[in-house]
Amino acid sequence: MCKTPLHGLLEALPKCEHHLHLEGTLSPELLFTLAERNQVALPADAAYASPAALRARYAAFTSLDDFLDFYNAGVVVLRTAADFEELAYAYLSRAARTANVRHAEVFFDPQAHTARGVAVATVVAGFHAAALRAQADHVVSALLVPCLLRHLPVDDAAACFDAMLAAGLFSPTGTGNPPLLAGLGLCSTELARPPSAWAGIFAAAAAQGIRRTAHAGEEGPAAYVAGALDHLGAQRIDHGTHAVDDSDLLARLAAQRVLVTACPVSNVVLRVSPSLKDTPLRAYLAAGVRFSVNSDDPAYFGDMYLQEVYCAVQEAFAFSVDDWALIARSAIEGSWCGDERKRSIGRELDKVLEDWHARTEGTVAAAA
Ligand code: HPA
Ligand SMILES: [Zn+2]
Repeated sequence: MCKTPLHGLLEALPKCEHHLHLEGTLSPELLFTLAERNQVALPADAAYASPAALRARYAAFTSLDDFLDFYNAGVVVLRTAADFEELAYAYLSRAARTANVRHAEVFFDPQAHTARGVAVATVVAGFHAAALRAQADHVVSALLVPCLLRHLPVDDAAACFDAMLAAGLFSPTGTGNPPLLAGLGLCSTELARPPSAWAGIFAAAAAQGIRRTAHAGEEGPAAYVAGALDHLGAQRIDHGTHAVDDSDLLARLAAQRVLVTACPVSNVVLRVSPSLKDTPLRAYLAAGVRFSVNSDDPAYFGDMYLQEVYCAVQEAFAFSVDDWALIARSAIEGSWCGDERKRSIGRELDKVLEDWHARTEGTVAAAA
């Protein structure tokens, strides 16, 4: 709970989260539980002495790659559809309950699983079961987006994409039974890996009508954000933090109505930005760049799930009600769910804003 005057509004806003890695919701406690259940040996490193020791190490990340070493070491405990279901349901129910998340588009790393003999269909099956339960229990919709991994060879990514395509796992709207993959993403280590290397795969995805997004400009320069637009046909940009260094690029993002899926807490934890105030959210608003606010890997970043991130952002920036209305509406419009679902969340947003204005005008009138 934050102490800002808009806390009630921030809680009530219907939210869409677009930048959340399923594997990034694996808590140290669940990691140890699954390691035991699945008979997976954890690294022989003092950091893995206990969940508390691991938590303490997570509080001291020095860079994206330092974090990714732990994140990639953690994924190996995930083996069965039930594991993925447990992870996805815990996230979706928590997001809906504590942050009023109404729609979530969840990333996962297929290559991190197939390399260990865990099929993409296993992840999809677990996620599907979780999404059905979360929809019934909490009225939250969910889609799944695979991210190709930049730390592995491009040929490996191409083979992974081809296999998902051949298995018929993609769907333009992410709908289907089980719900299919709603788009294609790109993540992992960034420096010295310009987006152009993955252009062929993303062109093949575009040719199939598959939506595209890419992590860009997190540690990499603004040119990598431009590269994601130029070479990958990215319709969204994940992070995009360094786009702020190029005003022409900001103007382009605004003109093309590209949604930036900002992760301000992640940027501070991974030392992309010195503090929340240094993240470019106000610069985006000034330049007309649309963005959503997201939690990225909350189990690794101090358990800052979406409500905590919204509150931290407000404590840093003191945005106005109109700013938040624009952020919430941009998040709805930039979502990849169907138009009917977007309209439904949009009506909820209208109602929340109407109620907020009625209540605050009443307060002002009573005080006058
Ligand atoms: O923030 C991130 N950046 C790049 N790769 C990732 N994989 C999980 N989280 C991230
Ligand atoms: Zn990310």
